[in-house]
Amino acid sequence: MSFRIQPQPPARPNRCQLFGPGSRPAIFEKMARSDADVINLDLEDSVSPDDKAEARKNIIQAIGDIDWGTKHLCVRINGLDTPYWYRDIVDILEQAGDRIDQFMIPKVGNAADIYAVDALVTAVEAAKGRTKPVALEVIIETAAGIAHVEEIAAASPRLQAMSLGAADFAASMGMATTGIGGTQENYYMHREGQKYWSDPWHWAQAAIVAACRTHGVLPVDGPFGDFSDDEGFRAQALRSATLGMVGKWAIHPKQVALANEVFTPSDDAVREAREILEAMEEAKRTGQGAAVYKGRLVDLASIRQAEVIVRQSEMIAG
Ligand SMILES: CC(C)(COP(=O)(O)OP(=O)(O)OC[C@H]1O[C@@H](n2cnc3c(N)ncnc32)[C@H](O)[C@@H]1OP(=O)(O)O)[C@@H](O)C(=O)NCCC(=O)NCCSC(=O)C[C@H](O)C(=O)O
Ligand SMILES: [Mg+2]
Repeated sequence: MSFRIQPQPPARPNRCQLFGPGSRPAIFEKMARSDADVINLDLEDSVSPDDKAEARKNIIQAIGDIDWGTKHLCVRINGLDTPYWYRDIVDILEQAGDRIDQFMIPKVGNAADIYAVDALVTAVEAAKGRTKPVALEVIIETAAGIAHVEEIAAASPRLQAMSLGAADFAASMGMATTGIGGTQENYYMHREGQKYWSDPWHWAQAAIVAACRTHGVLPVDGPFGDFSDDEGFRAQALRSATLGMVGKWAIHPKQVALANEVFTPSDDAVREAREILEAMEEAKRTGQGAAVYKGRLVDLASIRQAEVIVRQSEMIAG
């Protein structure tokens, strides 16, 4: 093990990120009243080019006017390959109040992309005398993004979270699908007349989790497009949580409760984690480094595993 201690990510709940187009201000109040931990007001792909300027104005007004409670309030800016992104940042930081917490940068390809946004944000904050630094989150949704995922995770102390954007990721990778997350019909193993579906998003998610955990960033699963498929959403979210992700996007309000349920450790899981910690305390008292809990081995690594669950549950409880 490296002598460097693995950094902890920001200690705030990030179980669900609810998205809404900046060009649809009628839903902003509903987003604020939802149970999502994070709100993503979108200026990017859910807003058509003709509506970009109006959407920016809507968001600037809503940041100040709406009571967002304790939600982590984020604006997704346009990509760095567009003529919109710098104005998204400049206008919001010059004209909106301090309530904004974070900018989300889509389609990041390397650490220099974060550096560019960080430099602009830093300059405007200094010029306007803003005292609350705005955090950043990124979406890994291109081949370049996943190829450079670790340098991206390390790119800025402002970086708090990183998501997998399954739709753009599939497009950039040339994947033969129009599905956004979830099971893909043609991604299966075949044996003795049976199909066994596999998970084409798994390797990218695992790479994101490893990069995030190395650098103290929150790993998040992105959108699940078919919002009529609750079981599909739940299965995808459970796989992500099992891999180490802390939350998932909702592209429709009905997905918020599903995400919150999956990414909140259950009472049973927390009880078991506490029992493991107690079993190891007892083992320590008798000079043992390992013990048996419910017929299985627990040792010092089990303490670290159990602490993940207890810490997550305590952080969510506030
Ligand atoms: C998907 C939607 C367009 C659906 O909207 P709508 O047709 O209005 O849905 P419903 O009629 O079922 O709505 C029921 C009620 O909920 C309210 N509503 C709808 N959407 C939201 C929302 N996002 N937040 C809060 N409340 C919402 C409706 O007003 C109805 O209310 P009521 O009448 O009072 O009952 C729409 O949900 C939507 O626009 N979703 C977000 C789309 C979005 O932001 N997309 C961008 C993120 S995904 C992405 O970019 C891909 C990613 O980058 C990648 O590459 O993978
Ligand atoms: Mg995208």
